[in-house]
Amino acid sequence: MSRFREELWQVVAGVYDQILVHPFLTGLTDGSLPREAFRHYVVQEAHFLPDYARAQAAVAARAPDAASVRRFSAQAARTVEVEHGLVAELLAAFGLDEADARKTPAGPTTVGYSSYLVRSCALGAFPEALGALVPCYWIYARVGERLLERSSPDPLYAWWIETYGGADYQETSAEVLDLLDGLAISPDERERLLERAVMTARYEWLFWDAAWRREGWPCG
Ligand SMILES: Cc1ncc(C[n+]2csc(CCO)c2C)c(N)n1
Repeated sequence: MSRFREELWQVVAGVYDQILVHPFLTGLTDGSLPREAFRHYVVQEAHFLPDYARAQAAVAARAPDAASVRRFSAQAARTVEVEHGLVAELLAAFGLDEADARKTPAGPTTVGYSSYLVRSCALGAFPEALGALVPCYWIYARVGERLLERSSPDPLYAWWIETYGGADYQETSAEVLDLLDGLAISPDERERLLERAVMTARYEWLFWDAAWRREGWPCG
């Protein structure tokens, strides 16, 4: 029998294919992505990742066994480190720090995506919460792996690609996939999990697209 991760990939594969051909992603590898689009992305990441850590902590709180509580708590802590490490360094490449990033409000897509994740993880049952989180890890891991084949002539973009294509991040993603494969769930829970996974994949596409469009609030 195939592992659950394969079943999950079947429902997100279509969106993943759309992500790979998005001009933000093709622009990273050929170096044509305008720096302002990347800067927009990094500033939104500075808003997004603290909420992502909250979502992970909420999953840890509703995890069914001690090993999963430990894993998600550790990953929540790790996300905060990524926020203070990778994102801070990317911001610095634009002469910005976290306080500067906070002066730009989180955009509609960032607010929508992070609110959806926190809600799914804080209010949903464990399988549903996992369904919302898994594609965040896995899509980035697969995007990183794929983009690494070509890397980028732009050193900043090449560094970003190496971070997500590199062994450390691949391992983080693999941990969560192992957990997914070990899950004992009912058909109803499975369906809800897969629904969440598709929604997350859509938001992943949208997050890159928002940076590409330099999305902001059209009012106020
Ligand atoms: C919009 C968006 N989606 C996913 C990631 C990938 N990511 C970076 S850290 C982390 C958690 C690991 O503990 C995850 C999933 C991202 N950076 N930005």
